[in-house]
Amino acid sequence: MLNIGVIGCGAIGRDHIRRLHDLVPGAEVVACADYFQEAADKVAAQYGIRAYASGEELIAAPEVQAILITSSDDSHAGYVLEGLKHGKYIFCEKPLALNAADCEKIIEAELKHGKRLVQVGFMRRYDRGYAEMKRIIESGELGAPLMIHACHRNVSQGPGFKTEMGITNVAIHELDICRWLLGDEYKSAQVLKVRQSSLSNKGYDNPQIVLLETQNGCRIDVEVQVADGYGYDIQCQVVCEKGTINLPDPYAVVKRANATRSFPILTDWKDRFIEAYDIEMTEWVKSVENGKLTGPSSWDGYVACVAGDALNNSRGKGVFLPVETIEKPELYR
Ligand SMILES: NC(=O)C1=CN([C@@H]2O[C@H](COP(=O)(O)OP(=O)(O)OC[C@H]3O[C@@H](n4cnc5c(N)ncnc54)[C@H](O)[C@@H]3O)[C@@H](O)[C@H]2O)C=CC1
Ligand SMILES: O=C1[C@H](O)[C@H](O)[C@@H](O)[C@H](O)[C@H]1O
Repeated sequence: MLNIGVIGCGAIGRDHIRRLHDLVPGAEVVACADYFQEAADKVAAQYGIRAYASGEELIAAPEVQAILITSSDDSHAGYVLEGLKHGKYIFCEKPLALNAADCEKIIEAELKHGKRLVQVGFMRRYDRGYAEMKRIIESGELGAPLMIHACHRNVSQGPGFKTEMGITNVAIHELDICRWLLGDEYKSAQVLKVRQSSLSNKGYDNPQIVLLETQNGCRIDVEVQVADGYGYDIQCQVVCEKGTINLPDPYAVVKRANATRSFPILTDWKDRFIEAYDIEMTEWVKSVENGKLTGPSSWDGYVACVAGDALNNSRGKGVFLPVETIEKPELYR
């Protein structure tokens, strides 16, 4: 049984605790912590587990064998580094850090252990639709991939949302999944501002368009809508030499009534990718128990942040900026 401590008892923290408690074989949530003690106390009472006064105390606790970080983006790097200090397995929700420099510190600390301890929460790799898209691309039946057209639309954002989070928090999913689908690396990146939507709360750019070029010459465009007002709508089309592949919409019943055909569009990421989260957590626990992580690594978290830094640095410049990484350590090859 893998004893897990969870830092961050908010939306995804509670959802992961539920799936680890109810669904994932071999997992036991034994502890939680949250910046707001009452949030931790409430989860602790619900599951009969211990609430720690801080993430650091939870990480140091002898009964905690693995850490699940579901706190706010700006706290991830610190907790990952703390977990590495204790030599514990760590699942860190995306993003690994807010910038590439902090990711490099994590890579340096992980390399000292001589084995992978960190997995990053890029859960779209576990979505059956994306997985089938990757299988078709790798089969070669449609020839080489040439372009990706994607969009990532959210209904709304909470308070404190900033323009750069459109990249570091939202589009970071596409920054990971596109290089995974293509088996390619990024060469350059540019973010464009478009006509602003009246639906956005003032104070951040929305929508934005992410443009990427890969080392093999593929071109990627991602529409990032953080307040589309209509639904949580994730689209992805890969254009290949002999055809195209589209991410399927999630299962939905088609209603025919009043001379209209209609089906619902989900509004919450928890529902849209519920199966992917279940598979992701199940595979993570299994890989920890096997002593060999198989999911997205610190390197994947780092590359997404390098591309994210280039995108955020390109804003308002009207040029593509290079996406340049350090040499990939053997541990991640
Ligand atoms: N993989 C995915 O699809 C998703 C990933 N996420 C990521 O998960 C993380 C949490 O997101 P949500 O649950 O939506 O946020 P949330 O705001 O609902 O929950 C965050 C919780 O962490 C706590 N917290 C914040 N800073 C902390 C700190 N320094 N130490 C301990 N606790 C702290 C807050 O009090 C709150 O209870 C974010 O990093 C987000 O990017 C969120 C949604 C989906
Ligand atoms: O990771 C997530 C969710 O998966 C959504 O796709 C994002 O838009 C959200 O803001 C982020 O926290």
